[in-house]
Amino acid sequence: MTDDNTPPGQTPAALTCTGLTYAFGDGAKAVDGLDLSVASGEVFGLLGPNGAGKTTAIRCVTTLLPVPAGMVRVFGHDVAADRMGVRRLLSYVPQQLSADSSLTGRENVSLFARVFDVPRKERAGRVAEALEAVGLTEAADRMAGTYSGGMVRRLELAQALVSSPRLLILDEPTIGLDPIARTSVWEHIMAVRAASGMTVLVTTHYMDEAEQYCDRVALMHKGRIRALDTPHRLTDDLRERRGDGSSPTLEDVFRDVAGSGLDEEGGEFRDVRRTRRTAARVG
Ligand SMILES: Nc1ncnc2c1ncn2[C@@H]1O[C@H](COP(=O)(O)OP(=O)(O)OP(=O)(O)O)[C@@H](O)[C@H]1O
Repeated sequence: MTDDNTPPGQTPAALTCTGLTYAFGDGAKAVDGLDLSVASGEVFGLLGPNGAGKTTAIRCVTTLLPVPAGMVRVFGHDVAADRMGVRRLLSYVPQQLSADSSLTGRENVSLFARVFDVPRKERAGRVAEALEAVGLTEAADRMAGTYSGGMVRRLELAQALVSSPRLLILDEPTIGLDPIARTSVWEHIMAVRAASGMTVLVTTHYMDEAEQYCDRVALMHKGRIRALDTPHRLTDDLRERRGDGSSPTLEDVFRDVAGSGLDEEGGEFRDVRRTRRTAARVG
């Protein structure tokens, strides 16, 4: 039972944010009136430089932060009013989360199966399925400490998949990985999505990945969405506006909507340091 106005028989949007606003203490608004809707089954990219507000917005969606202003719904469930209902519907792979290096891959995923209350009788099967889905069956009984950066990321993906989420939220899933490992992570995400119809919300700095894998993207800068559409329409629209025969990329679109301050204002040192830490962890 959802608490929105979805007509009977229709699937509600996987996610809607209306006027979502969040500030840390008395500081500037990290998220400033965010409006977006992600359709069920979509792969939606939230793009932006360090400090744009992507992680803060995601933490509000996942109930890790409160929603002080605005409204957030996951499949029609209000995150402020029905936190447990929302948590049952989604899985979240944060940037900082780490698999336990002293456990095997299978033990790491089993741990999540227990945390997510996967019924005991189904547990071994669901763990094996999740490991299979990310291509870690052969390595499942090795210590996670022996895994490469890409394998660790895929293990974290398996941990998130074991609860069969309807909405999978990934914060920078490929940061710090080499191009081959990045492709492998994305191919597994897309295969699971094709098989299950799950919705994926992903943040990334990598515009090329967003262009290739996301159905739609929102370009976020200083807490606000500056543009939202399919990557194709965003680049087409800029090409038409420029009218000079050039073929703009998504990065060009970003520079166009965010203005010239993007390089100087794209994040504080703390943000850069955090990104580097994450990159070092999986690198
Ligand atoms: N715990 C915190 N306390 C105070 N300010 C914070 C905190 N976390 C984030 N911020 C600030 O909120 C703003 C948005 O940060 P956020 O981490 O949401 O951005 P982001 O787009 O996810 O960046 P990144 O790509 O580095 O993860 C930034 O100015 C950041 O410095």
